[in-house]
Amino acid sequence: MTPFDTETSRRYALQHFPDICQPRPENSHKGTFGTVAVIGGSKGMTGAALLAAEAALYGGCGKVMVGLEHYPPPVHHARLELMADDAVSVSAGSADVWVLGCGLAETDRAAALLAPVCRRADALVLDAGALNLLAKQALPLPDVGQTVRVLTPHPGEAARLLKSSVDAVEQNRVWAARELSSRHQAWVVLKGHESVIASAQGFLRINRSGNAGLATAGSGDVLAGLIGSLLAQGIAVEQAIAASVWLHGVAAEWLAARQTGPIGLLAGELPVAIRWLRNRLVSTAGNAA
Ligand SMILES: NC(=O)C1=CN([C@@H]2O[C@H](COP(=O)(O)OP(=O)(O)OC[C@H]3O[C@@H](n4cnc5c(N)ncnc54)[C@H](OP(=O)(O)O)[C@@H]3O)[C@@H](O)[C@H]2O)[C@@H](O)CC1
Ligand SMILES: Nc1ncnc2c1ncn2[C@@H]1O[C@H](COP(=O)(O)OP(=O)(O)O)[C@@H](O)[C@H]1O
Repeated sequence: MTPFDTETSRRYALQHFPDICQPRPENSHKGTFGTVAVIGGSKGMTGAALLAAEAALYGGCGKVMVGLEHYPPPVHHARLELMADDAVSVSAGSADVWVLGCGLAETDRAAALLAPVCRRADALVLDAGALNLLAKQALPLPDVGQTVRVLTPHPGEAARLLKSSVDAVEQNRVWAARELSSRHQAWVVLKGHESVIASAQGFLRINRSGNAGLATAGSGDVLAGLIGSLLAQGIAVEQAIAASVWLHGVAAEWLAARQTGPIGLLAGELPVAIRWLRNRLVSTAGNAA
């Protein structure tokens, strides 16, 4: 397990993700940092969409809307700052980045809900149920026109998309990520230990941060929301995606260093750690190397 070290993290972030280390302009307002809309949360899985939305908020975007297929959720366990409504209403609105699929059952109704959003969105992050609909060819993606399209499959979802097996994906993770990015003309984060990030234009990075504390329900939802958040803030696409994966992993290391993991780490604890890390990076970015 990689131990958390503030100085190593600071140097790494400054080298690879300078945009996330920039202080905010004093005259900024919530519109400066973009709006994320999350659509997901079918019956029994509302927590997934709420986790993604909460991660987007703690990740620093200006406004977060969350549309739940099962609305209202059985227990109101989310942040009051979130603008929560039913999925149909939220999907009719507008947002800078759409995070689709967290906790969404792959039904015809869900496909009908997401298809118009996919057609008109400038920036999309597809996770979980949205990826499974894509695998079933129930979710058409436009050939061109989208500024950013990110797919965040775990090995099971990647296997469905590739019509392959989890073993085959795990045996050649770089190939799987590249193949998916080329087929769908998308950025791909193939999740799991040492997530692989690939783009259709040839970008490739293997992320080394994180620990087995992340092997817990909902941590992937947090990642999807965080990617949406950094994209909405206007951070360069390559940095927004790779930095999200890295920060997500470093947050798990930071929590483990405080004996809040890896055992029993909760996905819902990651957003606060991510917020601390990002503010720490910003406040120490100018320090002499
Ligand atoms: N609080 C909530 O509301 C939560 C709701 N959630 C929502 O639940 C929905 C279903 O999502 P899901 O991922 O649980 O099921 P599914 O897509 O069938 O994947 C299982 C298959 O993938 C494989 N596999 C996965 N990871 C792997 C790895 N690293 N390495 C290797 N294999 C791996 C796995 O392999 P196995 O474990 O069998 O070895 C199995 O074959 C989804 O909408 C999600 O958002 C969750 O986010 C939790 C919190
Ligand atoms: N052993 C591990 N080491 C590092 N990262 C891990 C490990 N296990 C899981 N993760 C990360 O945790 C997240 C799990 O996502 P996912 O499988 O989609 O879970 P969920 O659907 O419950 O949200 C991914 O970002 C993955 O890379």
